Amino acid sequence: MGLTLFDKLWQEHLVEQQPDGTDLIYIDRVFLHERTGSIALSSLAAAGRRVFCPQQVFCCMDHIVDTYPDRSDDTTMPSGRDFIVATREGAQAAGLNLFDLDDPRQGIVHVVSPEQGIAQPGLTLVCPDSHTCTQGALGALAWGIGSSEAEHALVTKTLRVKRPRSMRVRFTGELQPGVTAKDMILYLIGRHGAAGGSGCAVEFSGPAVQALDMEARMTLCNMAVEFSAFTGLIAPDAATLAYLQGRPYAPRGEHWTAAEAYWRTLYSDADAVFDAELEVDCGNIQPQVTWGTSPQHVVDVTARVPAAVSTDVVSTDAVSTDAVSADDASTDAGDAAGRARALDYMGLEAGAAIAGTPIDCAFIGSCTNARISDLRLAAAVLRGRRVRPGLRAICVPGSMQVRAQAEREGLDQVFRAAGFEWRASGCSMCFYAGGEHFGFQQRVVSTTNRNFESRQGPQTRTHLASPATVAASAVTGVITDPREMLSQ
Ligand SMILES: CC(C)[C@H](C(=O)O)[C@@H](O)C(=O)O
Ligand code: SF4
Repeated sequence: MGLTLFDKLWQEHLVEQQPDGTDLIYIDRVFLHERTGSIALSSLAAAGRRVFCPQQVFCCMDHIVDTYPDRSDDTTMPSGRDFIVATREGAQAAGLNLFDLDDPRQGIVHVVSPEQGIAQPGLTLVCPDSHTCTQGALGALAWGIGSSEAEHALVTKTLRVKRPRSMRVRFTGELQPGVTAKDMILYLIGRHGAAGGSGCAVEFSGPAVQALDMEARMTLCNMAVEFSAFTGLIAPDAATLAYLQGRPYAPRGEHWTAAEAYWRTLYSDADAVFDAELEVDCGNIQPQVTWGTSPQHVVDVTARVPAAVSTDVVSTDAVSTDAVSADDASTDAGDAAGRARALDYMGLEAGAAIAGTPIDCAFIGSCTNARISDLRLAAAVLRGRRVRPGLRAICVPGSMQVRAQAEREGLDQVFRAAGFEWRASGCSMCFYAGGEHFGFQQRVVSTTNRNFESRQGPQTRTHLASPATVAASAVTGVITDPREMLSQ
């Protein structure tokens, strides 16, 4: 029987099977950020333990950093300085790679890693952060861990892990103009539930995935964790190789040739069997926008807010449902009580059109949608237009490299002229706990990945959408289908 891509990656890194049923997996690279990494580093230092292979450990400053461009205060959070200082000092003492606040490579960990060529096909890569799955877009086995697991990985270069099940999601057909990878993943979660990929390593494949550029693939994999997956991954192909070649940490010369030969073996064999398979026809996907407080609370931007009692979670196109069931999804945020509470929290009426809902703020940022292609897409909508007066609009590039590239292309001028704040890089308004936030109950259309209660500030009402939808909504001041503005 053939092997899946996931089987190949797992097998390659399996050190031994443990008596308790877990597997000991070799870890190639560890990423840390100041919010959780500082805790791991301080705890290791207190226990007198050493990082085993410092050159394979990379530290970012992103979660609680000041994103006002002058960076006058390092952090916007009163207790933030301690995290930053602990990470800086811990990284320097252990000889780790550090992308500090004044480094031109600084940015959000899951943006920086692929950008620098650190995430590569065939590697295992972990970080105490749930969106590490983003990096599976390059064909790496990358997943989020806790900070005590991070300590274990730092000291031993291994981790004990329960082997996840495997799932394949095939995206067929073609995306319509104005529909993006963000819409693909929101649509998938809307149809199969926020628990739809529970416990699975989910391989995204099919012609519509192959047609995505690398940054769009990262957006798709980023939200695998919102699908409750162990991780998301995409088989490396010519686009992956072209993206990686020449990046600072990518192999060179004969090392590249050897790596490429291995990378070309990383795909699911034709006769590989998955524990579960889903198929999605991209021709059906419209721009998506969430209406509630779970990523599965999502509708077409042209649709109405659903009634609390109905459920739009289905599992009908699952070929095999060993690992998935509609019940899994409908027991959590999909249930009637959850939906009613979400409607109430969001201040929305069932049956009302979602388009036309007035918003207070627009946010373009995060590891989901703040790479250069996302900024270009938003700028294509904003060029020659202005943000609706009174609305607060913010653009926070995913890294300082993205910011610099955008400035070379004059995109910052487009954002500024439209009335957007143009920031330095960090997690910023993706994450209330980072110190910056929107106001009480403000309604935000956002390119981020989580719309939980109070995610972006006190009782904020977050609507997740693509950069095009966020930009179009910023212009009109109401939730807006971006397609008309994109075609003009
Ligand atoms: C702070 C960190 C642990 C957290 C995560 O793991 O995802 C954050 O990045 C988030 O997006 O909520
Ligand atoms: S941008 Fe948001 S989702 Fe991504 S790592 Fe930062 S806080 Fe988490």
